[in-house]
Amino acid sequence: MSTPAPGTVPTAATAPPAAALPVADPAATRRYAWQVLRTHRGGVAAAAVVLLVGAFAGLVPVWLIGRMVDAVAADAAPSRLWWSAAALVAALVGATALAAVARLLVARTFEHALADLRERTVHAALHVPPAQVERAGTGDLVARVSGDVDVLRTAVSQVLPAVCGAGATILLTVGGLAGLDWRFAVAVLTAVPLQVWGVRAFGRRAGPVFRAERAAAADRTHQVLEAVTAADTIRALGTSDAHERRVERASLRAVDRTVEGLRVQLAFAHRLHAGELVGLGAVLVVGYWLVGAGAATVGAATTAALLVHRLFDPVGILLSQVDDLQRAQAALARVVGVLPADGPAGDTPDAAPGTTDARAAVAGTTVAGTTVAGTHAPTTDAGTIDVRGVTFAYDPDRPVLHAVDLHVAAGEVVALVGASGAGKSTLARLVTGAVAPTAGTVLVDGAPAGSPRAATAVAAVTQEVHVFAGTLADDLRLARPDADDARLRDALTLVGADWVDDLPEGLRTAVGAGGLPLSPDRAQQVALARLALTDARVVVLDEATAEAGSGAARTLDVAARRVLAGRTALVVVHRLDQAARADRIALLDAGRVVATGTHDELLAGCEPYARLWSAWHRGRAS
Ligand SMILES: Nc1ncnc2c1ncn2[C@@H]1O[C@H](COP(=O)(O)OP(=O)(O)OP(=O)(O)O)[C@@H](O)[C@H]1O
Repeated sequence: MSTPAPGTVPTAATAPPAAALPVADPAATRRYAWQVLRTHRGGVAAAAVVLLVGAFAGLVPVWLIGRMVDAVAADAAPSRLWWSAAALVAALVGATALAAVARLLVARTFEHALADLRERTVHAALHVPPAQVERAGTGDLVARVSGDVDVLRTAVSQVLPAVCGAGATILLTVGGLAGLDWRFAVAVLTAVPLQVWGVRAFGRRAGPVFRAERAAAADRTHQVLEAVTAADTIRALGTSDAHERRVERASLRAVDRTVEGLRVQLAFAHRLHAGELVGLGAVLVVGYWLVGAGAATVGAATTAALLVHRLFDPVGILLSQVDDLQRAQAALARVVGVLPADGPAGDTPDAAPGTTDARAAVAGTTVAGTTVAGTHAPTTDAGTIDVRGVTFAYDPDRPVLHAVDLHVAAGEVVALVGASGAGKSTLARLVTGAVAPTAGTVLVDGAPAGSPRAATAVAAVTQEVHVFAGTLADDLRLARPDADDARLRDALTLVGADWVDDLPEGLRTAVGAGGLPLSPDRAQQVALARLALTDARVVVLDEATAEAGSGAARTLDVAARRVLAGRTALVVVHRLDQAARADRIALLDAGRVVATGTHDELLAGCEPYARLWSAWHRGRAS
């Protein structure tokens, strides 16, 4: 079987345009599979024993048929035939029962391993650094958690039991042939070169082809997800046609890869059938010759022919499932690629998923393109935000932030203002660790943004507020699982969400998908209430714009001020009256911080801010 060289997938021709999430190299994938076998060795051993006994029982009827043929040829007493027939039925029933038990044992053993893998994959998926998911596209992650794990489930429940059973049957059948006469075994082995050739040719091509197929499917999922989740924006921008074309191109790429996979499978099947033809022909010729020479009975030759015929099915199963095993291997490599590096039995929830580089790139401090380990901060940095010389580019050729320096002292509220596209949200995302700087350093609470310590210190409300499906209480408890109802109500009161009393079942009302829909303003209040429940010392607010002067805007302003009390905050300001109330304002222009100061200072001494302020006032008045 071919094994992929590290770093060869996805190829430029087949990969999604984004930088895909890591794929484990063959050695790491094998190590993981080996650890699974060791963890479940009891079940594996029991299944192997039952499989072998079952395969042996399956040989008995064929041997008995040969004896019955000889008995008929020798005009033996009918009672001998009856006894043989009874033994034949008993062996058939026993073999069938044992095969079923073995299948059950294999499936059960590996279903446990799979359940473990699924849990760990979901856990790892939730811990993949956002910056990495951003680069790879959500579709890749979704495809690994769902599609790839499903491929493995099929492999475990169907392919593995079939392959193990077939392997045991082949071994014992060839042994049985040799037991009849070694020349039968040699004859059947003439099929092997053709089949080995088929398997090798398949192995060479199948790995890359199936990995390309999975990568193309991931890209298609990504494009479809993006089109569906951003449907409103796409409609608003009038770019539906362009998006449809992207989805279509991704679908066509996926279809091409699937067809290529089918071609590889068909070529493989042809070579297998050629092997069967040669093997059976050789055994029949040898049988004819041995019987003629008096070296074997007609019964033995019959048994040999039946054994060879019986061999076709398991060989077919074994070889035809090679592609499923290849597919499963490719899926396992993709799943193991996002798992923490401690193997199946370990439990290190915060370990870095995939390559350690992946997390290091986010957790570490990037200096002139070099990633170095983050260091512990002196305690004086507690609750501060420190942005030093940060440059950031979504697209390598087009930086959107240039050498940004900004320090936010503990307990200070700094408002980010600037024209649309100036880079405010991007700077906020760097502080939350959702994206990593291209150059420079972002420290939160003294630790690199995105590192576990910074992630504990910071909490954010972004423009895309999500209401999780479940009761309102469940949603709020995501921020503080041990909070009692009274504490949840306090948080809601703090953000002015008195509407909770009007809900049909109060805190127990189901909200989110499938539940009561919450208006954007209410959803934002819930997000602020979640924030109030956390112990985050540093808060990043990049809320969606509510119309200035509206009741909703006032309520949300008051809620935000209350939640921010006593915390350090970086607030992306969409209404300039919010900025006026901040301790300090940082004015961004085309990715650069061009001025910082209080509202009054900037109004008096910063021309661009004064212009922005009066433009905003004119806009409100009109
Ligand atoms: N995910 C992304 N991928 C590529 N480019 C992006 C992405 N997000 C933002 N940009 C680009 O980066 C630049 C800065 O965007 P950003 O959203 O940070 O600005 P902003 O000041 O917050 O704007 P607004 O007030 O309109 O939200 C813009 O040119 C924007 O088009």
